[in-house]
Amino acid sequence: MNNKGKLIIISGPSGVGKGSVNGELLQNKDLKLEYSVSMTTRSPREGEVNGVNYFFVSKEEFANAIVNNELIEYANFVGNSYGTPRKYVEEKLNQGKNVILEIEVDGATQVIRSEDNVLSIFLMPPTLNELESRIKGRATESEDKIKARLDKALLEIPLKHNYDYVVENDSVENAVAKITDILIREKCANSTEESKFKNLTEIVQEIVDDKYTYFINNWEANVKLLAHNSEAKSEAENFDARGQLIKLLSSEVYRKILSHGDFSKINNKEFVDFKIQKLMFKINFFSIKQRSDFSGD
Ligand SMILES: Nc1nc2c(ncn2[C@@H]2O[C@H](COP(=O)(O)OP(=O)(O)O)[C@@H](O)[C@H]2O)c(=O)[nH]1
Ligand SMILES: Nc1ncnc2c1ncn2[C@@H]1O[C@H](COP(=O)(O)OP(=O)(O)O)[C@@H](O)[C@H]1O
Repeated sequence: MNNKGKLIIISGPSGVGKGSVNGELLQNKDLKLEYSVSMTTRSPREGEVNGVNYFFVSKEEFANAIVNNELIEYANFVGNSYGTPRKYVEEKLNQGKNVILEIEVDGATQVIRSEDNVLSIFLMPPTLNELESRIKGRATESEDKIKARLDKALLEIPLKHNYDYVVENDSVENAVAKITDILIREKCANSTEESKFKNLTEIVQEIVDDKYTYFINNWEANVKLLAHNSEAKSEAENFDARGQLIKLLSSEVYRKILSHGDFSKINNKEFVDFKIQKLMFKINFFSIKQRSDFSGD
């Protein structure tokens, strides 16, 4: 069995809290995480150490690394180049470690396209004002650089839908709890703990069986009625509306709480019931296939 580790991409606008959240995640040994130190032409910030936060290099050294195929991916971000050195990442993956790539959206797109064992997470701020106060509060960039980075954030945030998961960093503790659960759910961790997603699915099943049997029967009847050819007819015959509803609702409730809210509510039946009531209005019960904004895993 391939015990190769996963590439865990963590992206998000400058100042959202990538470094803070990753710093906490790396403390949890069950997650088997290693941090990929990037190469950059950006100058070190106060307190940043070469070889720890980044490999700080000249433009020429960076260009050589590209020519020598030393980088898995690279991109330009607000006037500086950033890239992921290949050697260390491949070494750690082969040791079964999961490697965090804290990289921006262009580089992430390259990795998602070129690598097969990738899990991508986009970190979101609660609001743009909060993002601005965090980046200003960090006090590491000049006024003009802060403005350029906030402008860039508006171009990055719409690309969050290209990621497997979107997680709000309202508090580092809540964001870490969410990402830890994702890693457990995606079977990346050594943890004996079960993902809270499993318990959520059981709660959703109880609610569906308690409240939505009539809906399920009508959904199955509609799909059969509207089946217009032999392929659709056979699909309709095999359609398990109850199973599909549980799957869709569990996945949507999980995604919603990752993108906003206190993660500890995920196993609170009253909270889940409230979320499901709103989601039920989105189900297209004339078709098996749902609209793209209703993902389902
Ligand atoms: N493509 C790519 N982006 C990177 C890499 N290393 C860091 N970045 C991203 O470059 C952007 C700027 O990083 P940095 O200057 O440290 O600013 P910060 O986001 O405010 O910490 C961030 O989105 C980082 O995630 C890398 O190796 N490749
Ligand atoms: N959830 C949070 N709430 C408030 N401040 C935060 C939060 N997460 C990070 N910060 C602060 O915001 C600033 C940017 O965090 P940082 O981890 O450097 O972001 P990034 O690596 O995404 O640029 C830092 O001063 C950090 O202490």
